[in-house]
Amino acid sequence: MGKEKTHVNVVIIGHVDSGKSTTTGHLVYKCGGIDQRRLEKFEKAAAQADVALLVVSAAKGEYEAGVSRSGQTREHALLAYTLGVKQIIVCVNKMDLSEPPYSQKRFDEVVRGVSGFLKKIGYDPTTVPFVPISGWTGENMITATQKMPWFQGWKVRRREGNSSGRTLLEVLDSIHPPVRTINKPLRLPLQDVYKIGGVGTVPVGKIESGVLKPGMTLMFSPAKLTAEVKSIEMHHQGLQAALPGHNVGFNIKNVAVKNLRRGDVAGNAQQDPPSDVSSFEAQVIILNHPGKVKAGYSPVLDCHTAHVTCRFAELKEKLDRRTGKKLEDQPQILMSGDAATVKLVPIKPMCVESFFTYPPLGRFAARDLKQTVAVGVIKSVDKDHGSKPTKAQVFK
Ligand SMILES: Nc1nc2c(ncn2[C@@H]2O[C@H](COP(=O)(O)OP(=O)(O)OP(=O)(O)O)[C@@H](O)[C@H]2O)c(=O)[nH]1
Repeated sequence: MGKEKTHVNVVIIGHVDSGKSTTTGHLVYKCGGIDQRRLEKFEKAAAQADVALLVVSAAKGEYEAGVSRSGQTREHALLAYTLGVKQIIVCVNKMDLSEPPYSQKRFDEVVRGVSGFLKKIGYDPTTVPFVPISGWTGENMITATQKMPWFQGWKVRRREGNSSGRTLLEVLDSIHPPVRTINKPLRLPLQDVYKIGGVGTVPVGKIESGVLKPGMTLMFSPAKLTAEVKSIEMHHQGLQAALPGHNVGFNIKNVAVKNLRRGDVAGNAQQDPPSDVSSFEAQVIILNHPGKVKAGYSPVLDCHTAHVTCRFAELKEKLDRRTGKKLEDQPQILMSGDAATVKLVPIKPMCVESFFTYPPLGRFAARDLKQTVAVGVIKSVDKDHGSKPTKAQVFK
């Protein structure tokens, strides 16, 4: 991550007050080069991260509260796993507040406990690095501390290669960027759209697959607009080609800012262009719903950068959460802990894809009552071919 041009998107998760902001702030401050946008908190980025950084407090009482049934540590880790974030790093924070300070015994206790529940969720704890740190004093963040001589680094073996490190920065640096799909058609969910004086309309976002080049004709969905790319920028430098993982801004011809918005997806108009969907089928896990979920239930779905209310139009099958085997046809209700195949209908135009074809556009979190009530993976989509795309109108 510290090295230029390696793009790994990190999401910070953990119980309230575990030290997420402090740790992130310290890294950004010390390294200067880390892009704050890529170190976002869970709420904003889950669906797009390559690696989750789980912050667990080692302070007396705080670790116990964080991993208790009502704590957020397990829930966040489960959410990250279900949403496809397969690499996880655990920082055992606030080691300065352990009793006694910088206690190896306390670190070992936290490692044992957290490994246990990560295993239950589905992670292989032998591939998860644990680093004892203090986000507050900076121990083991950037440079190895003298205060914990018992910690000589954490080595893990992964299929993609080994990684090791004594400090959090070293461990982050050794993370392997996911194999991104350059050869696939372009998919670029828009994060924002700006109007820049003297330049024009500039959408920004992260390329999830394919290549973006100046001169290319883009299709935007669900806006159903086509437009030509004039220029591309990343970190204030012009690019002749932008690749998966790149966060870019690009200037397009003849489209007014008001015609595009966050949640729209850009693709190559000539190669499997994106399209909005009239409905889609997904496997969901109900996480946190206090009551019963019935057909008609309509939470907001966060899928890539889109936030759209979607109706559970049909509860098709209830599934065994572990094996995926069918338990019941057309269940009447679903409750927390249940897994099911459901048909979802967005209440306004939305572009999503099956997880199989474009994974980052095929997983979502459903929110209601200010919390994540379900997570899901899209199995198939009904594309809306009803209306033809229009060429962008000229707005001055
Ligand atoms: N002593 C000590 N205090 C810490 C450390 N890390 C964080 N803190 C303190 O713990 C409190 C919470 O830290 P934050 O970084 O705000 O925690 P957070 O996880 O971002 O909190 P939320 O955004 O509320 O979830 C603050 O008062 C920090 O100063 C640490 O390593 N040692």
